[in-house]
Amino acid sequence: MTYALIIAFDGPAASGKGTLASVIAQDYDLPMLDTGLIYRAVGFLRAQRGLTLEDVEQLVEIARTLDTQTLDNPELRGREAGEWASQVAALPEVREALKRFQIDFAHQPGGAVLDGRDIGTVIAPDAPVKIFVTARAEVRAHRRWLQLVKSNPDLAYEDVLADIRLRDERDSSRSSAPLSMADDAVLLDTTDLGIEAAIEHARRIVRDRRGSF
Ligand SMILES: Nc1ncnc2c1ncn2[C@@H]1O[C@H](COP(=O)(O)OP(=O)(O)O)[C@@H](O)[C@H]1O
Ligand SMILES: Nc1ccn([C@@H]2O[C@H](COP(=O)(O)OP(=O)(O)O)[C@@H](O)[C@H]2O)c(=O)n1
Repeated sequence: MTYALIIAFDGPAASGKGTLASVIAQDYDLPMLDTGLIYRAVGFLRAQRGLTLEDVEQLVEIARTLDTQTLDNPELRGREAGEWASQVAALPEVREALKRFQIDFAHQPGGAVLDGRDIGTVIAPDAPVKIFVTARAEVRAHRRWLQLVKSNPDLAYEDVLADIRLRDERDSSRSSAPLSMADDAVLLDTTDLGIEAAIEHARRIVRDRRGSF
């Protein structure tokens, strides 16, 4: 049987998981899926269509028929889309409708790299490499503020910190697939690590974990 290298990155907002996942995907020439974008797309369409979180049937339909070709829409990376994503992501029916696509992506022949909140716990509990990326909320908020302020010069750091705290709380306390570290994941705290140092740590973790299978 061919050995499939599935690498799971999970962690809270702006911890650096997407940055690390894309470097590792390049290193190993693996396809990568940013699963946050899928939830962002569903949240974005909910807002655009004027639906509420009670319109579960329509939200499930949006999730079921999501066109993944639309995930490169830059609006999905905005501040509101992150909040809308976290709201729809708390609905078990929406999560269920998005599950099969993510499981199939993770388990394609040859392997894949995915980043999100529940990759190591729900989507690919069998992944041989799991990294839980985190950092102090203030540090994450500063990183996210630096990103967002480019297109929104009036944005206050305090507002981004409040967003991040709200999202951390909602993502960690929801009943369905809450943000949590898998028992067999390796913790990578990037609070005091620059991007290059974080990449070096992630590369070492992948090498070590891969070697033990
Ligand atoms: N270790 C780090 N030190 C400083 N900035 C970082 C670090 N890791 C990522 N960043 C920056 O922080 C922002 C959020 O990173 P990203 O990888 O998108 O986080 P996530 O996918 O966890 O939301 C990006 O602008 C990225 O360049
Ligand atoms: N696998 C995933 C990925 C994202 N999400 C939700 O989607 C939101 C946006 O995810 P994201 O990864 O794009 O967010 P950032 O970490 O980039 O800020 C999160 O706050 C979660 O509520 C999830 O529930 N499960």
